[in-house]
Amino acid sequence: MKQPKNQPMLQLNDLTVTVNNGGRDINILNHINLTINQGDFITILGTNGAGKSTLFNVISGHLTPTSGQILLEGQDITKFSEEKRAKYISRVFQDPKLGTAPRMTVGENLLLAQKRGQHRGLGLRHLRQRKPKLMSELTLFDNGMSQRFDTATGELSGGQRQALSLIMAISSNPDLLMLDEHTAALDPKTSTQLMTFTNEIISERQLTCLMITHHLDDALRYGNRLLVLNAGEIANDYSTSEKADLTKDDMLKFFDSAIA
Ligand SMILES: Nc1ncnc2c1ncn2[C@@H]1O[C@H](COP(=O)(O)OP(=O)(O)OP(=O)(O)O)[C@@H](O)[C@H]1O
Repeated sequence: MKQPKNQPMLQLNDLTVTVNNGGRDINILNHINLTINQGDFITILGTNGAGKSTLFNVISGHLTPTSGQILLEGQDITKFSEEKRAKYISRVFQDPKLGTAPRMTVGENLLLAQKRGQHRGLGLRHLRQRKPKLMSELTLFDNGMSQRFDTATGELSGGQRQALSLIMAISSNPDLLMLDEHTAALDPKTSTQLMTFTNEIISERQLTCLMITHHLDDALRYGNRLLVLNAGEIANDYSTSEKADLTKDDMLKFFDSAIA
């Protein structure tokens, strides 16, 4: 069950990731403390190497933290495997190839996403039974994908594939959606369309979302909070009102002085 709005959805307590680089230990995430509330849509900015992907890897379970604790709806998930967390946490990557299985059709990919964490019901019969529901999901974003239900996803355009990845990520109604520069590999028009759709669906379904982006405009325009990472630490956590007062110039000044 989801937390009521504004209640903690995800808590990171003193989270550190240490790596050994040339005989020297470095904290690539350095004692991160963060509370993400139900319904938060948080955009994340940071220089290359600031630790954004590492943060996502630790939350998703792809990487084990050296120390610290991760709580999802109050439950300690620090030791949960990536597979176990996938029931609650969805992620969309920058590379359109990473979100879908290329030899499987659009319909099969979507069915698989909806059955995440379950072992049965992936056969053709289920696909036929679920087709109307799956089609209704596909038409949420009308970029021609609904006409390609039986097409292998490897034959789709990058934009279609990325839209499918997003629809798959939200179709299991995740507690947390993580978008890792999910529009960065697309042309400007397709990228804008997908970002507009992303914002609409997050607000309509009141999803809790973290979105890494290098687009200052998107980071400022979307979401109710803005996190700025620098050298493995949260340099700033801007609230809705603080974010409203920020300008692109403020952010550019920050990037000029950032260390990472
Ligand atoms: N497994 C690892 N071993 C050693 N160093 C690592 C490892 N993973 C990441 N790093 C280093 O940690 C730092 C943070 O990397 P990370 O990929 O999280 O940054 P990022 O903010 O996502 O950058 P970008 O914007 O370029 O994607 C970088 O300096 C990177 O080289």
